Amino acid sequence: MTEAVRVRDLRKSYHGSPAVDGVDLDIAEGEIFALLGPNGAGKTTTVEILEGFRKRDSGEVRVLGEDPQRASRRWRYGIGLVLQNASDMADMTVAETVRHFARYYPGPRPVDEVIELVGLTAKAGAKVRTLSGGQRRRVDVAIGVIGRPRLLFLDEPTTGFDPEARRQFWALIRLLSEQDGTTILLTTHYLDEAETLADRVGVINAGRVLAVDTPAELGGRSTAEAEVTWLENGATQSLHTKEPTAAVRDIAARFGDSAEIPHLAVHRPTLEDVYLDLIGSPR
Ligand SMILES: Nc1ncnc2c1ncn2[C@@H]1O[C@H](COP(=O)(O)OP(=O)(O)OP(=O)(O)O)[C@@H](O)[C@H]1O
Repeated sequence: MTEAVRVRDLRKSYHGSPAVDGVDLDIAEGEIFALLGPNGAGKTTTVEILEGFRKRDSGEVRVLGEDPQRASRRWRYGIGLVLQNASDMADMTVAETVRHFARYYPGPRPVDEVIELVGLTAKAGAKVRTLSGGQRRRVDVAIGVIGRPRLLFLDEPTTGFDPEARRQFWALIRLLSEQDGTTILLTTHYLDEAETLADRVGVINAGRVLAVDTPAELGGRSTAEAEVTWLENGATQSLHTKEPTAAVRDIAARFGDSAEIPHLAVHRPTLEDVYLDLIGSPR
């Protein structure tokens, strides 16, 4: 596996309080990796160190093979950023804004191609300030990918999006990943976003990584007990089991095989359930 990111025992304190407290992280080239954690967990500090915007106190950091603290200009061309509130070039049109950023890179993508990629062709001549929040975020992504980055950082990319805009945005991120093999490091508070997009997720709390795994496997999710609930004798019944199919078969036999089991539901732990367990929050 070629590594896009390799972090060992990363530490950073602010005024004596550790914000990042011994983080290890490996992200493979081409991977979509989501960093999850509550407010103040240390995600932004970690990501800013990887981006080369913040100095670490100690630890080893390699991003695209270089130390971001001493990285070359060529290294910076390989990094794309979609930060929390970019695109304040509000008086320029979409095309002017993207063209402006294209000039910073030696081999940018064609401006029209990028505008099409983010689905803004019909708005290319519109001033950025006339766009909706979701459309502006697409301008941010266009700016983030204009330089053909090998590694794209997305910081809470869909905050404030309506459900349809979020789905369109997810499709765009998948396209970038599949078409160009772009490595993507995403921070998000939306667990459905992490589940849909990420190959692997890392959960961070109080500056430490608690778990790293695929969304399906995180926290032993795939082998955790399921809860089966149904209505019987006028009351909701429930049982916890690792073999819900066998349990449902037993219940069905009691009701008679062709009868519906009233209010039958099988609940497996969601990503949110295991996330909340990991960070020690009551469900
Ligand atoms: N510039 C700073 N000066 C002092 N303390 C800081 C600074 N930046 C972050 N911190 C502190 O470091 C800790 C980690 O903050 P960080 O922004 O990395 O968390 P986060 O996981 O990104 O949170 P959020 O989900 O709210 O964006 C917090 O306790 C925060 O108050």
